[in-house]
Amino acid sequence: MARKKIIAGNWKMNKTPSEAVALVEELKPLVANDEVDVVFCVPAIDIVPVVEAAKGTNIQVGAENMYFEESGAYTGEISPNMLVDAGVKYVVLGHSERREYFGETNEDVNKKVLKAFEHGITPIMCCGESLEQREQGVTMDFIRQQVKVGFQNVTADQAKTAVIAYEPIWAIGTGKTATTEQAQEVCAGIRACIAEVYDDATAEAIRIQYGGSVNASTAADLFAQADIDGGLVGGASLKADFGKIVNYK
Ligand SMILES: O=C[C@H](O)COP(=O)(O)O
Repeated sequence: MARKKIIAGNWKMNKTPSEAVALVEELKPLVANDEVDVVFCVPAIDIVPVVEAAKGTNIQVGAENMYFEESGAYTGEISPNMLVDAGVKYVVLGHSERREYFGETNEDVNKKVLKAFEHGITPIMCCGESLEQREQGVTMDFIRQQVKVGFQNVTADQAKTAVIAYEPIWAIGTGKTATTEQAQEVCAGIRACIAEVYDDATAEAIRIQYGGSVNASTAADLFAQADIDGGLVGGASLKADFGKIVNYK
């Protein structure tokens, strides 16, 4: 069965609640395409108003992070229950910015992935190499480790519903999109890793996105690749261009 493409915007630390609602209103008609899954991953404070503004549309709402405990003395963190209650369906986990600036390890990401599944939230688990790692020829070793540890104790049935976003760090926010060949090669490598850890059926079902300077002119070629099931879009998800990306065909 063909995998449904999933095109997600990651707003990062942009848009106040009122700006967020205005952006949803602007994008609503532009992203109305039921052939793909459309997800807006937004800052925690924007979740409630964005869920409200997106009611009755095809837009699904995601969070950009989540803590792995249920509740308690974790000042500043957001629990899985809070996200579920607010209407969140997806959560971006292990983004390279969280790994770099907030010290998230593969083990932390794994705890979050397991917790998201426990609460019925679909994780979009990010992985990707630095420029240095690419130049050293260790890209796939590094990513395989991120995927294997990130998915530890995740069942095959859970993994089938998950999303992995391949985001080469050197392509994020730099305007340097990976070539379609580079992106396809790594996404195929991730799928092979999933087949090794689980089985072919799981590898066939899991959705793998590409992220890193995706824009309206690169989306079609990237999303046409055999192992690329959509994109995780940063900068271009904050403007009307996102409509063109969603309607890439
Ligand atoms: O999560 C999204 C990525 O970090 C890509 O960001 P970008 O499209 O601005 O390069």
